[in-house]
Amino acid sequence: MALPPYPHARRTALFLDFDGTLVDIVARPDAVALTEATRDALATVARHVDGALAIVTGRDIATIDAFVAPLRFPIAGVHGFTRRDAVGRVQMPQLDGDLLDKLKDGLRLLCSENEGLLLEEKAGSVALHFRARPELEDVCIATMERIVDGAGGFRVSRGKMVVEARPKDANKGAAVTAFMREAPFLGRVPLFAGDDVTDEDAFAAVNAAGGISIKVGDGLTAASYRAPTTAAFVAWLVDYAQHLEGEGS
Ligand SMILES: O=P(O)(O)OC[C@H]1O[C@H](O[C@H]2O[C@H](CO)[C@@H](O)[C@H](O)[C@H]2O)[C@H](O)[C@@H](O)[C@@H]1O
Repeated sequence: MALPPYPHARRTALFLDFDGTLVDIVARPDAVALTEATRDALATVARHVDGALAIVTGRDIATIDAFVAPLRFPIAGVHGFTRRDAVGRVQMPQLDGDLLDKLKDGLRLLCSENEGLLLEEKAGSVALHFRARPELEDVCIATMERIVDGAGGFRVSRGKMVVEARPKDANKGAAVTAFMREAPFLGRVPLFAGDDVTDEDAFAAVNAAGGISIKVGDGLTAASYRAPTTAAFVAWLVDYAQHLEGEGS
């Protein structure tokens, strides 16, 4: 289960997770940095696949825009809750904002009592990061579950040293499927690469569509291929971009 052979650019649609896939996991969400080599590779691959390259992430769309600037891609944000298509139309379902505010209030209290916990407020979701206080993992999860319990429309989801309250119906698989119904993705073979548990929904959708699924890093997965590390995946992407430039496709 190594990395796949380079896919044919004119027949492939690429869907790429961000944290842990295009950038290394670091201490704080605001401390990640896309390397110039990765940025260049994304631009080159996107050009060769005629724009059929989207970022599918747990982050807000605006946050990803800032990290990849001056590039701009179709993006599914907040695990598929928000989506900006290839022509720039943004979709974001209605949500009970008061309920989300109540969830945030409960979590702010926990953060004020425990230095090092970090609250990340996103469109339609809130993430509680405990990377700086790993011993508080159980407390964070229990608090999130208690707060979300009975908050119709939300569910608790886990990530890397983070627990999140996010809209129940949003998932990355549904986001990939939605992109695949639209130009320039329509009619192509989907490829998804991701490193985290929320990426498994996308792997399932891509596998069902006969596509290429790539797990980045360790862990049980439904993906068909694996990159052992973020660096290995990024190196594959950079090599793929060079290959496309070389063949002039
Ligand atoms: O779907 P992704 O693009 O992989 O986003 C998943 C979450 O990534 C971010 O948190 C993770 O990365 C941080 C920076 O490396 C790290 O400090 C944190 O511990 C990780 O959980 C992001 O902050 C979340 O909003 C995303 O949901």
